[in-house]
Amino acid sequence: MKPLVYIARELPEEAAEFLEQHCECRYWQGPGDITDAKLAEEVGEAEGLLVTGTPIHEKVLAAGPNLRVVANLSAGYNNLDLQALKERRIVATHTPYVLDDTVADLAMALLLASARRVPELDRLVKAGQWKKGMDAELYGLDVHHKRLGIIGMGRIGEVVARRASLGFEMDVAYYNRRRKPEAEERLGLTYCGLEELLSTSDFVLLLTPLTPETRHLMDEAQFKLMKQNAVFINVSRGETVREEALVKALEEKWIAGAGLDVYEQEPVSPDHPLLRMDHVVTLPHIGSATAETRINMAMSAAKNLVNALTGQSPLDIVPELRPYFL
Ligand SMILES: NC(=O)c1ccc[n+]([C@@H]2O[C@H](COP(=O)([O-])OP(=O)(O)OC[C@H]3O[C@@H](n4cnc5c(N)ncnc54)[C@H](O)[C@@H]3O)[C@@H](O)[C@H]2O)c1
Ligand SMILES: O=C(O)[C@H](O)CO
Repeated sequence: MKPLVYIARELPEEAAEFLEQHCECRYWQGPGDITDAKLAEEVGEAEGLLVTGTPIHEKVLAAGPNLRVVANLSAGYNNLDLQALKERRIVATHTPYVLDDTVADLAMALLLASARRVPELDRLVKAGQWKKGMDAELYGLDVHHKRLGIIGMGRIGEVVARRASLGFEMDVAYYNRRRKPEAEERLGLTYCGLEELLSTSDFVLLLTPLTPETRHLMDEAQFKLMKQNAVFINVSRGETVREEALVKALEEKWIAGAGLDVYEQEPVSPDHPLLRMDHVVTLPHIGSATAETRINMAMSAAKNLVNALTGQSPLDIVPELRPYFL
């Protein structure tokens, strides 16, 4: 008999077909995105769950007595209560590696768009406001040969560093939980403390996971350390930044601009002050959202789910749970 799995989101055809071959699949039918409360009602006898970002905590796990695996279709997994999973001996997986290049491209896109004011000037042209001879107040900032400071030099951080260093000849500094001498050598990176990184970088890119240590890592004190002509880019999770502090830093011109893919509340409220600022580029959490990469992520999550249910070791167990399942 095939194991029963509950799929809490839409999947590309390839991944759905693969799962149907190995599992009996039940799907969330909507409306809208599933909530943790709805998931608790739906899980029933399922042995496996496939989710993106839905909070998975004790109440959801307790509602599914047969659960053996939660496959998270994303690289970040801050939606998972790891302690509750560990206590119930339920393995959890994520989808690293397959999205690194795509997210790194998006980080560079945000950096370039913010520095060269691409969306703002696009709006100006479309509004028929292009005058001959460009006002100096609309000039942007150079990217090439500037200093990029990356906070969180992991898989994606390294791919961004390669683009910035080899492509744009930027001077790349980084701050990380641990130093990476091999990457320093290969990519010409400079390691520095957080304060030094913030006070010397022209662009600051945040790429850590969201954890209790990184929650509000960027607060008033950190924005005050940044250079006045520096730009802040966040591609990690919204809650790594105290948004109120970012708004203040932008309004009071402690920093020159920002490029954001993620927010404390998603979707961000239409009346959020950040959305009224011309010097802020806002994207709707699309770091990995290309057609190709979303298929690869879905296949990765589906394979992890099937492996776990058929007694093979899933490839991408979240690091904190590996010691208990490998
Ligand atoms: N915007 C998007 O669509 C998108 C897409 C993919 C990933 N992400 C986010 O990016 C994060 C990073 O992804 P990754 O695959 O590079 O992860 P990773 O685990 O390879 O890298 C994270 C790095 O951050 C470092 N780090 C962790 N805590 C730290 C701390 N307190 N101080 C300094 N450094 C710390 C780690 O040592 C590691 O090197 C994900 O967890 C996710 O939240 C967002
Ligand atoms: O972590 C990720 O993979 C992205 O943010 C998509 O959720």
